[in-house]
Amino acid sequence: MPDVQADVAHEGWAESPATALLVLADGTILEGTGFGATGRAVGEVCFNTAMTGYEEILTDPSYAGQIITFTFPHIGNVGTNDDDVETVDMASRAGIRGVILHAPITAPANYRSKTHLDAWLKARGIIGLGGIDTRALTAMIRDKGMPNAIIAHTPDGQFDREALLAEARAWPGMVGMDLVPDVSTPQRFDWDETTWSLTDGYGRQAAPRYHVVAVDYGVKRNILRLLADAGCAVTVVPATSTAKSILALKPDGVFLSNGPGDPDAVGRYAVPMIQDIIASKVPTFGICLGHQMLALALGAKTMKMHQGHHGANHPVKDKDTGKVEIVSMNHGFAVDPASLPANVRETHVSLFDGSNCGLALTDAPAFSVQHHPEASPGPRDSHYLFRQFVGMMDSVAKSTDPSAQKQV
Ligand SMILES: NC(=O)CC[C@H](N)C(=O)O
Repeated sequence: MPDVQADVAHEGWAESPATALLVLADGTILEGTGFGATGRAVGEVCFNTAMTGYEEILTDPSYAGQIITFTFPHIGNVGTNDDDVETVDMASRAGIRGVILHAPITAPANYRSKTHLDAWLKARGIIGLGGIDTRALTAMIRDKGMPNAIIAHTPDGQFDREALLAEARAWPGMVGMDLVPDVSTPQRFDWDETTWSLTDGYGRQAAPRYHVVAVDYGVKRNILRLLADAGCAVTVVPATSTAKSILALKPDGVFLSNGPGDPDAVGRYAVPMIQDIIASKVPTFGICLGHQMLALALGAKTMKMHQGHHGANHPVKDKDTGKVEIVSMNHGFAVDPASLPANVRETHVSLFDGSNCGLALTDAPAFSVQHHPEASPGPRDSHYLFRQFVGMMDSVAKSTDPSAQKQV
């Protein structure tokens, strides 16, 4: 095995003195070379194993409050562009706190690239730390769990290490943390399919057949695209919306989005709304944080995971069909399957650790998944879930008016 420190030196990345640090709450200090924005930020460190899609990952609002260490080496190789941004409004509402790399940013070599990753990170205020033995850091997270830490970057290499450590230790951590206000839309808007241009040929229905209200806990752009592709006109509403205000929009379906932080904390205001939506029998679909909060609304419990699931190649089994899907994952909390009530079926499980990855109600049209069927990045094996949601709306429309040919 090559010597990691020697590799770093060979790549000309390590700087002396260090211009960036990662100070873990346990007192461990990792030194390296700063890139991206300068400054400091506290967060939880997690590793992501995806081999593509760093821009989508860096703009996924669910990463608010987290610092990502990538296990894949060629970060930067396709540069950055506007199409791959996952925040809905293109602004830096994503909330990721920092990024850690082993090798220097790879120069962009892709026709879609507009901006070098380093300049893009600077513009978005995301701090970078390079030259780190990310293999060792990943193994440490796997063994000890996701640590709280502070990432700091100063070009002159002057750090008050004691003060940084104190700040990392003072950060309360993810449990009990509601980061949704940082990333949810402040006001309602209609998702406009014409505001994006995607070059990889997703099919789109000519006219939307159903109206879906998407509750935004930090929704990813590709979820809205795929809802639209499946035939839905989508209205995005703030996370604190009440069931009354949502039902006043006369939705055919309600979507509960992904998002950052602890589902228990967000659930304080989301759970009563979700319970009323379920009681109204409007078809409901949740992804990731939306899945966790649907579970909470049904009386189940969520728990913090040890290292979490962050990658684009996780095997998940559909318990109904026995089929295995390779999926995109990004979560640090999980639903406790033992806590699911009698009217809820577990529909999907992770083949990595057996953790819960999906549920469906037996007495209401509602289901949800822990993984990310919208991928971005990742495989498209689970795209069928968007069609399943539309199928649910078809069934409800037929049962209320069999002759109805709905058009929004
Ligand atoms: N992608 C998500 O929605 C993440 C959900 C939640 N914040 C978790 O970490 O588990």
